[in-house]
Amino acid sequence: MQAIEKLIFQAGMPVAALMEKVALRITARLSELYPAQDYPRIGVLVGSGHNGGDALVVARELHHQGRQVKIHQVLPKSKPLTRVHGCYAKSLGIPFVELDDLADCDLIIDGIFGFGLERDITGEIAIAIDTINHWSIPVLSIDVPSGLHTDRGVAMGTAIGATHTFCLGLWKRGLLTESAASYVGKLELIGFDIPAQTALQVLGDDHSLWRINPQQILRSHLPLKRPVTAHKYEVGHLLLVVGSAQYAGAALLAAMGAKATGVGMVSIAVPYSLKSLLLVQMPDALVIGCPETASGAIANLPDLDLEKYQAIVCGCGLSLDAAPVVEQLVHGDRHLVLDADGLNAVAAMGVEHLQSRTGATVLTPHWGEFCRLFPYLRAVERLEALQTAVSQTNATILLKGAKTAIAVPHRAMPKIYINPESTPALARGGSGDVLAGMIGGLLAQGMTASDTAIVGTVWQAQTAIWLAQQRTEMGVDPLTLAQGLLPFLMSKSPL
Ligand SMILES: NC(=O)C1=CN([C@@H]2O[C@H](COP(=O)(O)OP(=O)(O)OC[C@H]3O[C@@H](n4cnc5c(N)ncnc54)[C@H](O)[C@@H]3O)[C@@H](O)[C@H]2O)[C@H](O)CC1
Ligand SMILES: [K+]
Repeated sequence: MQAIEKLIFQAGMPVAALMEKVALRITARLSELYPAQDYPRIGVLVGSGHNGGDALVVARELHHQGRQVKIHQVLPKSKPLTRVHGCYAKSLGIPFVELDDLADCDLIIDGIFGFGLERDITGEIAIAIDTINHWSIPVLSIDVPSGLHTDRGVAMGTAIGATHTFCLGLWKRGLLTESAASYVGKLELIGFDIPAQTALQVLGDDHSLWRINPQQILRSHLPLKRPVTAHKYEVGHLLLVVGSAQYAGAALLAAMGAKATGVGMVSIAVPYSLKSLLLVQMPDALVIGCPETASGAIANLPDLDLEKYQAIVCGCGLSLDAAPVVEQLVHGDRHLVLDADGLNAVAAMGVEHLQSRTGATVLTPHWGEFCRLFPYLRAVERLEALQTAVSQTNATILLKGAKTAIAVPHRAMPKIYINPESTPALARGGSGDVLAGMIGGLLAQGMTASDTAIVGTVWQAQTAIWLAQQRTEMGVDPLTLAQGLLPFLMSKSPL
């Protein structure tokens, strides 16, 4: 952003004009979210840089709207532009007060630091931030919650816990990380017409971090269209290699996730003792009873012609005793989704075996499974670790979490897509089995590996959010989730 701003200023845009433009847009959006009649008293925290400058312009504009505005200057010295905005605010009679005088405000605007934060916050400022975090007043942070590292999304000493963060211009990587989730609150982008060629000049088209637009993804990918002449084998044939005596339900949940995608045929390879259970629950699936180990895991696949399957999902409920089966599939050429114990088996084999796969590979780990696969990346910042892992395996990796990140192979630098919206309702055993089945079903119907990971993630998250609204976050068990996937789509698409 600093490089982009420099080019904009060099091209003739006055710094003060850009600050004015940005701050007026912040004020307009703020007024929609926090209308004057409900939020008449505004407290504005002002730092010494241009983040503070933005905040002072917003303070002036809210004052002209007739709101009661009070300003707390957090740092004595200021950059010239920030200083003159401060003088003008004073000339308008806007009071400059101590921090505690903001405790009766209806809304706090955080303009202490933006991307200019250089070191850990200590002393007075840290105390001020911790004090505000203990108030129960909504906080709107300008650009970045003050104290959050712009790229890594970690608190530098301490950081504002924002209700809303208005990110300016382009998304800052740090706002989209897992660690930032508890600081940023609701995220919005406030654009200010950065010329595309300027962004391209600085970022190049290998701009690697994208924030998914869930509605756009659902609208453009679902429901899947089928050719009118379709017959069952033309709409994909998916093989699930799943389940064990210990985890029978996972096989069923994965199959239900697959079924919701409309895939033409689902074959389910399970230990022989689970065959009748699956047949009863999934009469439309081809259930293959496999020889099983003493512990009730799949010992080996009967001689299946793997060529007839467009995609294979391996791992849900598999247990580690089925590792030889995972090895067989990894060394095969089919498109492969690896989840749960399928991932743990690859961790034992060594991830280098994935690099030479000819079929597409989609890994769906949570952070613990990711660290078992890539132990040497455990201490690396997640998004960076994710990009490294994709470069080394050439796999699409869906890293599940509060903010699921999907990294896909891309010539210069793997691209990362962040799912911005989810719900804690998904944090329960079985959600991952349903997701793996969904991704396999989409993959078997010809969707690209990266699209299946993005569409599967968004579809599952949006369905869970929709169900949580009806049944609370406690009511979104995996079975309900799997059964809710299609009704959710029906609720979205006009009949
Ligand atoms: N393109 C955009 O995103 C736009 C951004 N604008 C706003 O400008 C800020 C960036 O401004 P800058 O002055 O570079 O940085 P800050 O406002 O974050 O100020 C940092 C300020 O604070 C001092 N400082 C840094 N760390 C510490 C610390 N730990 N303790 C004390 N003081 C510290 C540092 O010396 C600076 O003086 C951006 O976020 C936007 O809000 C433009 O106005 C519009 C376009
Ligand atoms: K800020």
